[in-house]
Amino acid sequence: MTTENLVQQIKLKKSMLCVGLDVDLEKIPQHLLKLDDPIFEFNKEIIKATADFAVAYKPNLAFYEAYGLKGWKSLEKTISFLQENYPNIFTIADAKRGDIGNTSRMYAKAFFEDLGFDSVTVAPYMGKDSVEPFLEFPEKHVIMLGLTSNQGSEDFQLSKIENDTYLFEKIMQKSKTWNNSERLMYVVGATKPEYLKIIRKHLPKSFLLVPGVGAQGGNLDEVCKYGMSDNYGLLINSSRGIIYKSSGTDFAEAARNEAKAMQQKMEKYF
Ligand SMILES: O=C(O)c1cc(=O)[nH]c(=O)n1[C@@H]1O[C@H](COP(=O)(O)O)[C@@H](O)[C@H]1O
Repeated sequence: MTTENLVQQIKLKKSMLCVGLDVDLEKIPQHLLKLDDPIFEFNKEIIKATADFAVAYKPNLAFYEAYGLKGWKSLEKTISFLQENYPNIFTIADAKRGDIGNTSRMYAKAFFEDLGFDSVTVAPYMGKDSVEPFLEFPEKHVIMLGLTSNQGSEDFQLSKIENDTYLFEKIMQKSKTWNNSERLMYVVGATKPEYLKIIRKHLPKSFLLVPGVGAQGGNLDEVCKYGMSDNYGLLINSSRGIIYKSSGTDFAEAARNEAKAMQQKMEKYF
């Protein structure tokens, strides 16, 4: 999907909501466990219930890989379901990959060619030649870890380096010089809205994937206030806060209500 298409969808739905499909068999309603593929059935119901209010879905690969081949099959079925029924929705493989060039290219083929995701999350630690192979695929996007939502982001990302800048700033600045960097997006945790102003100085137009509202306590209003750009520029993710709103038979309806409530909060900023 092109960035223009994504912006169009955001405008149309007045939403920057990304629903995280982090499916844990211990947390989903127990009646689903009797079915053939509980993960896919859960995702299907969640997607159908929330798609009016969401512009993106983000399955985190860990939650599928943990179940081996079966989990991978559920992921394949989920992405196919999205592509067939909601072709205008942006899809994110939250896989946090990145390796030497020829290995990165194979990761990119897996997520972009085989599974057909629109984007993949990538760790920037190995630098330019580990990220550029992902950017060789037309209309596909790389979402690079910038300033993450977890406490450990203080260990490296928030270390001060030359000229009193943070390491995460250097990564953002440097990455803008890479080939096809117009298709780079960045992860910025909702738990650190105070850094959004600095980030927008470096990246006035880039899309930011912002996880950390909901279960991690990030503030949606602050994210919108400091993070939005001229072309909206945000995908705000909530996983547990939406998909596990209820563990009963009303789980899909509860997820829909929560997605709607989040969209209504965002709508104020359009
Ligand atoms: O790349 C991510 O999506 C990510 C980066 C980050 O800094 N923090 C973060 O929470 N995430 C992911 O975003 C999702 C957040 O889930 P909830 O806390 O349940 O909303 C999980 O899939 C995390 O792995």
